[in-house]
Amino acid sequence: MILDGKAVSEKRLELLKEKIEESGLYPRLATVIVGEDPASKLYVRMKHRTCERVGIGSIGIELPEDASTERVLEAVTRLNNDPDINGILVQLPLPSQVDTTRVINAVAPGKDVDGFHPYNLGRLLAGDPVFAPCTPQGIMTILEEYRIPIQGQRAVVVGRSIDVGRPMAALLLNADATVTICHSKTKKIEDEMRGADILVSAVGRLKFVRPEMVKEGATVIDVGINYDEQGKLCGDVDFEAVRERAGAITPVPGGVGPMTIATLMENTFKAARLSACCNNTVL
Ligand SMILES: Nc1nc(=O)c2c([nH]1)NC[C@@H]1CN(c3ccc(C(=O)N[C@@H](CCC(=O)O)C(=O)O)cc3)C=[N+]21
Repeated sequence: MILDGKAVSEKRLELLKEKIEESGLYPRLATVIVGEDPASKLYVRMKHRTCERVGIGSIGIELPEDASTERVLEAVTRLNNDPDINGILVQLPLPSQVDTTRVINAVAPGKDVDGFHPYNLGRLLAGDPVFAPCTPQGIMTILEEYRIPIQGQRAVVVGRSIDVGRPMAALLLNADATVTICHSKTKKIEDEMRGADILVSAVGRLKFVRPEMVKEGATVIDVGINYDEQGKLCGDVDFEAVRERAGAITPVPGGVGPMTIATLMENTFKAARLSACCNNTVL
């Protein structure tokens, strides 16, 4: 079975659009992009377009490639203090001269719709999340939509980044999976992967997941963003070979990517509701 992230994201966005209408709120998202990376610009454009579709206002702050950490912090602080902005997304990666950790830590936790601030990562690890990172939260949504069992299942996450691997493991643990995190130093990684009922690959290597690493009937989630020799967008999974063994599998494109953006919209609506109802006192 192919897990159709595009279709699930469309369904969730329609639902969200109705909820926003009913709420009478007008949530607003601000994006911050530093430099001219074409992929980053494409993603940010997709986010703005989706905002418009569901009734979320959005503004884009664009800073030059050579912007200093202080300059980025200044932009974030201005957005933190702007009562008309509910959500702030600083597009990653930032250029190397910018201190990414300082920038992430500067975003007000109540506006941190990416869920990368240590406060929100801490809440997630404590099993009481407010904003969970969009990509892993979107993966949880697609697993739920297709009624993939999680409780008591063996989940293996390959990759330990702040935006995907670590929060993915925390979300699966919160849903009562038995979770293993693998990474570049893991011994016998293939044996670990073969034990997975749910295998999440966030590695960034073309054809990293081969059929012999996948248990028959497993659910395979492909978070990779890679380009093949012809410049075609591909995930981490050798899709055609692995789909035969897998019970369920996400394609690239049309899998995890659209779910990331749908979840960003849901997080932004949540941020607007939190600021409207209780002045962020839950934080
Ligand atoms: N602060 C921050 N938050 C992010 O959420 C964030 C980020 N920085 N930096 C980059 C990554 C990447 N990312 C994607 C979102 C959607 C698709 C997506 O919708 N992809 C389409 C294909 C798009 C295409 O044609 O390239 C798909 O998979 O079907 C992909 C990647 C969000 N990211």
